[in-house]
Parts: sequence; C-alpha cells; structure tokens
Amino acid sequence: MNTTLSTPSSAAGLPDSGVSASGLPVSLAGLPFAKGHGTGNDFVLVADPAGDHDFSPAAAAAVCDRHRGIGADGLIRAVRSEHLPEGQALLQTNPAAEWFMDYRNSDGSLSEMCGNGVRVFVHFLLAEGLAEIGEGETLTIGTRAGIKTVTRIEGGYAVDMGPWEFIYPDHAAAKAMDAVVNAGGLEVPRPGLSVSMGNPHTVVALAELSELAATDLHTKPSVQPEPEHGTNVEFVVPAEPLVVDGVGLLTMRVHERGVGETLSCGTGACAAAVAIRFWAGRDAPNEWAVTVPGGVVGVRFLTAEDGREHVELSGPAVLVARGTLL
Ligand SMILES: N[C@@H](CCC[C@H](N)C(=O)O)C(=O)O
Repeated sequence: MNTTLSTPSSAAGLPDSGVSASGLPVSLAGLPFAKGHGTGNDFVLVADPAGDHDFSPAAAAAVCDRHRGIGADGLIRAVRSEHLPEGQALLQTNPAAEWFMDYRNSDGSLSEMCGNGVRVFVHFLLAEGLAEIGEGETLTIGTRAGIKTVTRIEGGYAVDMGPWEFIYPDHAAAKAMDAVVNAGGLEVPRPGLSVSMGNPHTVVALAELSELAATDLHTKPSVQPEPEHGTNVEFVVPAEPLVVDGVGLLTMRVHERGVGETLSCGTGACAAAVAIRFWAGRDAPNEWAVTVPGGVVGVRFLTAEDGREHVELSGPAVLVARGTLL
C-alpha cells in the first residue's frame, strides 16, 4: 500500500511566504554575522550601518535559538546612531556616539543595556573595521540606557556604565532591602535589593557557595514586588574574608530577564557589587572582582567628571566565528 503523509510546508523545511527555510525572514537571508562572547555571555552580532535590517522579536528569537538557530543569549545589531530615533536623540547631546548598540534578548525582547554585550560590540566594530582605537583609547557608544564610554585595555575593555540607582530609592535606603525573592532549591524566600544599571536587577545575598550551587535557575525566580518591566536576578555569595588586597570578592549566578540562566551578566555583576557594597557599609572597597560561571569581571566605583559616582565594568571580549544567515 502506498501511504502519503500530508506535511505542512514549513515543517517540511519549505518556506512559508516571507520566511526562508531557516525560519528567518527572507529579507535577512545573506546577512553576514559574527558570534562572540564576554565571559561566556554569548551574542550574535550583525553590522547594519544604515539601519536596513531591523529584526522583529520573532526573527531575533529564531537567530538566538540554540537548537534551530545560531544560538546565543542575545542579538546585537550595530547601527549608525543617525539611523535610529533613539540614536538621533543621543547624538544631540554627544555627536561622538556614531554607533548604536541595538540589543535584543534571546526571547526577542529589547533590553536597555548589556554590559558584556557592549564590550563584545566594540570588539566587533574594531574587527569589522567600522571603528579604530588603540589600547588606552575610548569609543563612545549609544545604547537605550544612554551613552557609554568604552576603553580598550590590555586583555579586553573597560566600560563606564554611568551612575547606578536604586529602583525603589525610599524603600531601599530605609530598609536595606526592597523585595522578597524565591527560587527552586532555596529553603526560604530571601530579601533582595532592586538596582538599576540602566536595566533592572534584583540582588540576593546567599551565605554559602553550596547554597548558590543548589539554587535552581531553570525557572524564573519569583520577585515581589517585581519591577514594572521585569528584572534580572543575581544570587551572590560574598567571599570570606570579603576583601583581599583592597578588592572585594564575590561569586554570582544570574537568571536574566528574557533569557534564563546565563554564564555571565555584566550589568548584573555591577548590580551585585552595588548591593553588597551597600550592605557592607562604609568600609566596603571600591574595587570588586565578580566570579561568574563563565569567568571573572571587574567592577570599580569612580567619581566621574560630572561629579557623580559611576560604575566601571571591565572584562574580556572574544569573537569566535563568522557566517551568513540563510
Ligand atoms: N547579559 C547582559 C544583560 C542583558 C540584558 C538583560 N537580560 C535584560 O533584559 O536586562 C549584561 O552583560 O549586562
């Protein structure tokens, strides 16, 4: 007997209208990309100088899919600021911000900022010949969290992330915590502190590395109250002793908004240092080393030219591959 299976064209790998066999919009077919990471936080990077290739949330999610796409924690598009409304607004205050980092999480959602991403973004611009800086020189980058200055340093990049803020200033200052956080593997819910690094974070301190290892981040931790647009959640263990040679030592795992658990989060490392420094009090250091599953990033608190306290994030940036979207 002859049996014929009826298969929808998309499942057979045949394109639906407007979608190529890869599942991406046909308009993106042929677009070159690079793959890179910063301490294991990985990104697909696309150069789109004239802003011709805006990715829909679905297209970004398809590219970042680890089974059916290239696979990444986020998609980064390099666009000349003049071609995006957000970029044009930044150019009014700082004409040096030629390039804009258009960042999407792996679920396709936009984020204001990505600390590991902006280092890899600058590394990508240099590798593509779209910008040129030597060691000790800086590049001014537009992001949805404002302008960031990135300095090329030995072994990587240092980013002036700007000032940090409490998300609930009155509550945080009065009670030293402003959220209750629960996650699988924790015996009881924990107090958290909500910190903005341009994007939202909720930081929880744990006492032991064994407790950190037992925390289940396969599902999204519950955060009450949760910031309006969601939050990234950092679980942090301060070292014992906390400070060695003037540097505060932290170990962190993170559940990222729009992604899930990642090997590293630069803005999260900054938020973790902000919270632990706040809890530790007056004698806490200004320099921190934050160990994440994917490596170590540095965080420093500096008084900037504007007289405000800024956070500086430093770490490596690596490109691992180039290819073409089909
Ligand atoms: N991994 C990033 C943060 C990426 C954005 C985040 N998931 C959000 O939605 O805010 C980093 O290195 O900072």
